[in-house]
Amino acid sequence: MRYISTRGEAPVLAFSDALLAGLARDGGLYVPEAFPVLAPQEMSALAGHSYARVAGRVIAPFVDSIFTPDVLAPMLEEAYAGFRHPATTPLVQIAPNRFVLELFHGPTLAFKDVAMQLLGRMMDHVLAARDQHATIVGATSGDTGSAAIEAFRGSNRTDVFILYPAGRVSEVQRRQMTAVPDANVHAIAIDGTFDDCQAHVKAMFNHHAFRDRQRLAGVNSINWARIVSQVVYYFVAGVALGAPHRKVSFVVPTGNFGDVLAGYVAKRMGLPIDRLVVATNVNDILARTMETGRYEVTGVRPSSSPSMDIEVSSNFERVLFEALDRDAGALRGLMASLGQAGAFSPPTSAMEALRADFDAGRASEAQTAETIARVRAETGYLLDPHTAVAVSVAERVAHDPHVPQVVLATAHPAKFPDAVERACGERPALPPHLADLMERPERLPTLPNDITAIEAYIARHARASETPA
Ligand SMILES: Cc1ncc(COP(=O)(O)O)c(C=O)c1O
Ligand SMILES: N[C@@H](CCOP(=O)(O)O)C(=O)O
Repeated sequence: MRYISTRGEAPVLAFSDALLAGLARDGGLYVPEAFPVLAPQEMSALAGHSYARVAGRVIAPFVDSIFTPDVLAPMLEEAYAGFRHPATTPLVQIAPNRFVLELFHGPTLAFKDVAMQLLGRMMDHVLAARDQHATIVGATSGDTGSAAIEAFRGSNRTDVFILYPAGRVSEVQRRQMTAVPDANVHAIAIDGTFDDCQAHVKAMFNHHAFRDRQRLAGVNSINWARIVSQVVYYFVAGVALGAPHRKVSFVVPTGNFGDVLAGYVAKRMGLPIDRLVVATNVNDILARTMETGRYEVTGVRPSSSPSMDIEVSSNFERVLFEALDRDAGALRGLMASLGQAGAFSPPTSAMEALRADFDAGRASEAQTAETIARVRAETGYLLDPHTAVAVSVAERVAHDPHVPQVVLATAHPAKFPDAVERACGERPALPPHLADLMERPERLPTLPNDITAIEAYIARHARASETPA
């Protein structure tokens, strides 16, 4: 499989190169040249196999020859061996025909671990084969950062620089990033929003001299390997609920659009998905776009589901590329308008294509809190605020009652104890491996919201530029 840029002006790459590239050199995102399809009998054959086995089957068509089955299979076993649930991503029923897909049993208690535990191993394998070192840069609203730090800490082939918005992540999220002693890890508070952090990461990739000198690599969902790793759990859940013989719908708490994009990819690969529902918090740019046909940035508002406090939703570009029938020129026009005017309006045909696959809805702060309290009282199940946003939308979105609805549970409630306690009066405890998190010493570098200062900090602390090509 080869990878092309959504903006059509960057080199076509093999998987391993796209894995290390991060953003394409034309500012676009890499996508596969075509979507592989799993025939119904192949899908049926996934039933009853371990998560790692299913992952091997789903991911194999996307990788290149460095990831032979002999390399990929043990890598997958190792990646998921540390998850705290034997099913890796179990399904739990919370209402008639409504399930939550628990994606938070990895080391940092959020769905990011599912992809990052694999991505870390894949990158390390490619860097070792090339005898190279990389400088990983990432932006986080709380969960990508901790998952990346956990996946790469102690690695002697990477330095990791994670930008997070100061004061806009939960204390647990912050400590998971800052209370890590490994010298190759740098979590940096930025005086700005997640969108600012993400814009700085993209600016570093678009600054080609800096990018090449530091050998930048990316771990955000701009990296295609993140998306493909997330496709797996859609198949796991779909097959468990009767695919390929029965349709299933997914409701996805959404910010940067990576998770729901993975669902779209699963559908293109043949999984019989009825509806993909984009669930947003008060930062509802995606819900508004689906309603009005205009994508318009209005300013991020802090919420009780901080990981979704995002307006410039990176992966919307990938789905837009598909909705535009892969017209890279048209996409460049829309992205230029976003850069200049903070808004764009996709053509009617593209909006129709999007609405054919996606529904969207939002949950207010009050609806999110009410959902946490009510679901706990009625079923005993404790939702985190991000999952609660999606459950609230799932309950209200028009849907076929005969089709099972799967809500992606993207974080453990203990990552957001204050918000959960405010909603239902109960403070969830951290699991034993994180029980002393609040006592661990933190390192708290802070930088202004300024790309020059950020690049200078990275240049001072990274080792990649010192190693030969
Ligand atoms: C807990 C949680 N839920 C939902 C999301 C939204 O996912 P995505 O950015 O892939 O849309 C995020 C952030 O990515 C998150 O950390
Ligand atoms: N919610 C994310 C934001 C970054 O998203 P990504 O999927 O592009 O890495 C976070 O928790 O950091």
